[in-house]
Amino acid sequence: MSDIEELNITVAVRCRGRNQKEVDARSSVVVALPDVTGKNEVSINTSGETGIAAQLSSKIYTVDKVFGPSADQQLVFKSIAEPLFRDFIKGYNCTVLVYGMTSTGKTYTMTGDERLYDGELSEGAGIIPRVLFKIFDALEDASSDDYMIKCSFVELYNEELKDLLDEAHDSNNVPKKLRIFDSAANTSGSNGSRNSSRTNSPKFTESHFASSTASSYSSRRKMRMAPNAANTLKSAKAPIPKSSSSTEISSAIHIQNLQEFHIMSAKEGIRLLQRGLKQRQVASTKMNDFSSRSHTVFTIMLYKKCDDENFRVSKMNLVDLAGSENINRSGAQNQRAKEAGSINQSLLTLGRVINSLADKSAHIPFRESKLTRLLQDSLGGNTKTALIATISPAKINSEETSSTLEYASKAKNIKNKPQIGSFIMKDVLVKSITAELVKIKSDLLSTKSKDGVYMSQENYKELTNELENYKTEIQECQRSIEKLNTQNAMLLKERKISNEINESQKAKVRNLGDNIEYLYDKIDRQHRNEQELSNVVQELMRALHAMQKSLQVYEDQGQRFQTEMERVLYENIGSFKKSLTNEIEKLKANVNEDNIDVDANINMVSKELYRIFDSLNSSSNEICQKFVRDISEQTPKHFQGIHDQVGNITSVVEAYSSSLMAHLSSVSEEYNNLKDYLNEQFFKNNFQEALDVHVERTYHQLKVSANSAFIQLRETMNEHLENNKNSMMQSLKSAAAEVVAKEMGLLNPVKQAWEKSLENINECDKLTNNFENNMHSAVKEVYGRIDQATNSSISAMVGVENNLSQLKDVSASFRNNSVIDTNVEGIKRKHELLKSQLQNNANYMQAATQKFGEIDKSIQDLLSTQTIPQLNSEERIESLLEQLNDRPLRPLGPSGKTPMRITYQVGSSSGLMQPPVKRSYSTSPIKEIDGNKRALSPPKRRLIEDDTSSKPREIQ
Ligand SMILES: Nc1ncnc2c1ncn2[C@@H]1O[C@H](COP(=O)(O)OP(=O)(O)OP(=O)(O)O)[C@@H](O)[C@H]1O
Repeated sequence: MSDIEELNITVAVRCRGRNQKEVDARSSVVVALPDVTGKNEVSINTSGETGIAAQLSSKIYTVDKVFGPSADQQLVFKSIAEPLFRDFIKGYNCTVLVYGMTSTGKTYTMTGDERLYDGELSEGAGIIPRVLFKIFDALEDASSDDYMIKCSFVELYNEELKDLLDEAHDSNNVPKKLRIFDSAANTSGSNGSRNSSRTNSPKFTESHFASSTASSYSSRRKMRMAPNAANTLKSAKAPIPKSSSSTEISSAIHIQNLQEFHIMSAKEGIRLLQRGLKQRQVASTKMNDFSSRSHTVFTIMLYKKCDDENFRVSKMNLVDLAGSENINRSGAQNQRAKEAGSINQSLLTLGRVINSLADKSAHIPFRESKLTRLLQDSLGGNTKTALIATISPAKINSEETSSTLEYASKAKNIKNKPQIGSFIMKDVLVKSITAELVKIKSDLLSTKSKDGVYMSQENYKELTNELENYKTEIQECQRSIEKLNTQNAMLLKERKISNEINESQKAKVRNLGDNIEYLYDKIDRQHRNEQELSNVVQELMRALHAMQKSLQVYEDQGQRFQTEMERVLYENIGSFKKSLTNEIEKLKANVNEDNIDVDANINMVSKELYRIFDSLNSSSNEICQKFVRDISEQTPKHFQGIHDQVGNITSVVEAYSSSLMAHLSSVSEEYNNLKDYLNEQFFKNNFQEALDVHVERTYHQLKVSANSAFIQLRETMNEHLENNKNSMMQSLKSAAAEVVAKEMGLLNPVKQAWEKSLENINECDKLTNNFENNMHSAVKEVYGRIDQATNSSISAMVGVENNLSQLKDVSASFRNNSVIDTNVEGIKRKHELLKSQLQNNANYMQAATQKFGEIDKSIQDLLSTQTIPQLNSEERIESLLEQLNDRPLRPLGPSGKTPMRITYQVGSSSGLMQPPVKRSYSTSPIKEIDGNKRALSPPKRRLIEDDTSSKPREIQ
């Protein structure tokens, strides 16, 4: 449907010349427009100004066409009606409307001079006679079998429809009442919205006609059935050429009992038009201003063959509206005026419809008047429409003229979606015509043969039977209505109860929603707890780092202590070595002296040794005690801090764990409650039970009322009620199933989300358990490490204490060292030995001196007795020395090979101390020269280390 082109309504303005009344009133011309046609603008000056000022204050309206006083009927027809007429021949539904205040030329434009002059139309002929002639001209070449034309003429006055072609008006019979029905397509959406039926295809399918044809002609009484039934038959009834009970004004509207007349020529059409106008004239003479307050619609229906089987149906509605001044009058009229027909509801509504369509409102009030219902398809529908606004040029009508022009320019904005009309099958058309012909012939024969009888007995009987049938049907209908009313009341009650159930279910769903909100809240709280827990874990990690740092500090302190111990030991040992060396040097020096106090020296050395060891001992003691004191002071603090932190963390973890468990258990409980409810109660028992109860109650009530009302038809009614029960059960069940399906459809995503959240909670629970286990093991590990660190610290302290005791032992061993004493004693003995050797040497030297005297003496003797080269005393001494030097030197000491060796041992094998180092010092051998004992070379001191792992160091 979206590809259907939208087309604006064609709007034209036609202005007549001033009439006699206006001339007599000397009312000036206030409308400016071309005399014949031309510019599409109309301006009106209502200010009373003249000249240029008048032009400036004029209001201009732009339309599609403007016709001035000199525009003749032919021009208007050609410009406005003929284009639509061509579309009508093609198959489009078309409408031409004339609108304007009274006496402005609406009827003149639409009908004009309808009389025939020598079978021809006059110049003054309006649109309707011209269309009637034009249509047969257009179909001139076509075979008479290929088309059929029918006409209807309806008048709307005071919201009452009247068939102007009904012969009953002439014979003083009561004419059939015309009624408007919406077509089936429009019934469902006939709320006045322009979207309701505009896009419905007007095409009738073969099957549609095939199904309705048989029933439509089998019995005429069916035409008087209920509106809906009549509507379903409308398309089949449309082709009835004469005395048809119904027709269509638009594809969505159906007028029951409106007669359509088949015409074979333009003259027949003109005769029908004249008959209708005559009928209108009668009414007009009875009532003042009648013609200006009534609307007429002359409809031409064209059935044109489009193939062997089908005829295309198109319509042309030619509408002459009531005087537009009635719109303004209407608002001020009272009830009496309304009763008199002064208020033109239809015209009033037409104005509102035009406004609503122009403003593109959502609601178009088509249904508020019969006129707008009839024109529904012509305004904003599938019809091609043209509006001719007729105006007066005179100043005395300027207000009405302005109003008409306003409406015309508004109507210009209305868009239609024109569509080709519907089809009808040829067989249907032929059958309907044949049936009607048979009936007409029968009536004609009866009329000719019997005076006063206007129809055959057969037809009369048929009509009498029909009348009886109608009566029975009416009674049945009344009973049906009563029954339907009762059922309706029951259903309303049911609906009320269902609504209550629905409300309670909604409340339950709301409750569930609240529960879900509550659980989401809990989950949020749990998330917050997890966040706190993660903060606690970070705290714990920081505490562990601090503890590791503390352990590192202990290790560093231990390392420093060891280094300090080593330093002290080596420093003390170095100073000891130094002093010992000095003492040895002194000793050596003293050895060369005669009166040497060895005991004193030895004692001094011994004392010095004791002092050194004492100081070493005390400093070691001090350092150890300080270290132990530090450790003893710091360790409990550190461990207390760590213990406190771990305790805090443990309590936080336990609190979190218990709160988490409480949350999870409450969540779990809520979930179980919800699950139980969903599984056992939600939409399970209560709804079905309630439905059953209602159905049973309804059934019971229906049964009781049926029994009392229709005792004679009990069996039938029971069967009917059983059927109703089943169908009602079925429908209620399906409704309930649909409700349940919809509810479940709504609930399922929520349930899935809920289950998903439960899974997440379970996952979270699992993670929390894992985390708790990990925490426990981590804390356990931390405790283990603390214990380990404590143990290692304790063992380190024990080691330190051991070392201290060992140091004490070493000190004591130094004090009680028999080796030293032995050595001292050995030194003493050696000193004694040396002393004696020195004595001996002295003696020997003395003896040698004596011998020197003897030798000197013998030399002098020799010199005195022998001639030998003269030598001075010095040379002699040199020679003697050479002699002496030729003798082997005697080693020092009693054994002649005793290098002096001092051995001492330091350190212990404890973990913190270095492995024991054995150090040996040796002295060089001493040579005797010229009787003096002196070292041949400066004494060399070497450190001989047994320790292969450490670098040898020379100690000065
Ligand atoms: N364009 C015109 N040229 C010549 N005469 C005209 C023209 N328009 C209207 N008239 C004449 O004016 C008179 C009133 O016209 P008409 O009856 O058509 O008005 P109306 O709008 O239909 O009035 P009402 O609403 O009362 O029916 C008629 O005598 C008609 O001949």
